Amino acid sequence: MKDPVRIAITGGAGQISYSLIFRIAAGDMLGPDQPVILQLLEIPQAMDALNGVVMEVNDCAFPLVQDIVATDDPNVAFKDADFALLVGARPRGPGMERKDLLEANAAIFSVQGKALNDNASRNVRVLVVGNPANTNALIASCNAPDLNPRQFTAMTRLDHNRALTQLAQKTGKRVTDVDSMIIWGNHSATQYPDLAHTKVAGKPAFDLVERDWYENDFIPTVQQRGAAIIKARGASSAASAASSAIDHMRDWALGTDQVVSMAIPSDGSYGIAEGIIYSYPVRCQNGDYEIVQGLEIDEFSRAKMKATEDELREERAAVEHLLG
Ligand SMILES: NC(=O)c1ccc[n+]([C@@H]2O[C@H](COP(=O)([O-])OP(=O)(O)OC[C@H]3O[C@@H](n4cnc5c(N)ncnc54)[C@H](O)[C@@H]3O)[C@@H](O)[C@H]2O)c1
Ligand SMILES: O=C(O)C[C@H](O)C(=O)O
Repeated sequence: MKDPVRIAITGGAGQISYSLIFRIAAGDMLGPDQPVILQLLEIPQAMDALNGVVMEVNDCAFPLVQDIVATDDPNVAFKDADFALLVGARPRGPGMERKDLLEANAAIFSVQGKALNDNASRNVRVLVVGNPANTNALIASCNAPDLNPRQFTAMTRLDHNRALTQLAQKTGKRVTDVDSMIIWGNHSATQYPDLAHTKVAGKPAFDLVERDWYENDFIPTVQQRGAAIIKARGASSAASAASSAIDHMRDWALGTDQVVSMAIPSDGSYGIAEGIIYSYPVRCQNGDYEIVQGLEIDEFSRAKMKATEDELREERAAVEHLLG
């Protein structure tokens, strides 16, 4: 049996965690031979609810779970953490944009960035799910100067997965037939789901779908999917968010042959401002990720990539006081 790894999850009593924790405990993230120690963080008012979740995890008798820590202290939750999934944050309601949460949620990520810096494993992999995820990841990273900024990522895998299914359904194929889907930029309504490099069963996506569908149906559907779910469910996506968080961490840690989308610190690739947490197409191998380079970018794509970059630059400017 392998040594256990420590997985910190914030917002442990929330909606997303109610799916996420159980799937991680079942081995969906790191495989059926990887024991885990779950380190769950909540605010003091939610500790009763978190203890209820812990009781349920115990009641599942998951073979891989070696220990569970439930705490309201980030220093305890992040102690020696190998993985940190930062989910705990306020969700938006109907009529709000995700960036409207910036003020309410930003302080959480400066505190947690410091706690990760002081306590986590030096190789910790951090995924920010709490919105606005890209800029929250930037805040956490800037407050963790002893960790490499590349260790801080934000989730656009849900957008990526949404786009896979939209295209597969439109073309009458399966999601596994779709190759090189790309989400550029922010996890927000300005994100750019790009089909210019995507293939379906070996054929360019643009040979299979009309331009009108791409521009006026596919792109807005993916951009607005979060809001559509809030309208339909009366609450933001939860099980699909948890599933995508698992995909993101699994591929980062264990690798994948697929091109996947991850929001990562920009190194200036494709002319994007350095430092902002921007979603790129990446390949994951050997526990690391690399941006897919050399893609041709036409004028339509360039304008969309710039619009979402501009929004991230504005978000960064709005939280400058928290960036250390
Ligand atoms: N990136 C994505 O694709 C994506 C997808 C879905 C949801 N989200 C975001 O994820 C976040 C969580 O969503 P949810 O539906 O689980 O919300 P929720 O309200 O059900 O749960 C959030 C939990 O976080 C806890 N929390 C708040 N502040 C905390 C702190 N400082 N430390 C630890 N825990 C804290 C709350 O007590 C609550 O239990 C929201 O911001 C939502 O918008 C992101
Ligand atoms: O849209 C939201 O606010 C929740 C989440 O970010 C989503 O994309 O479903």
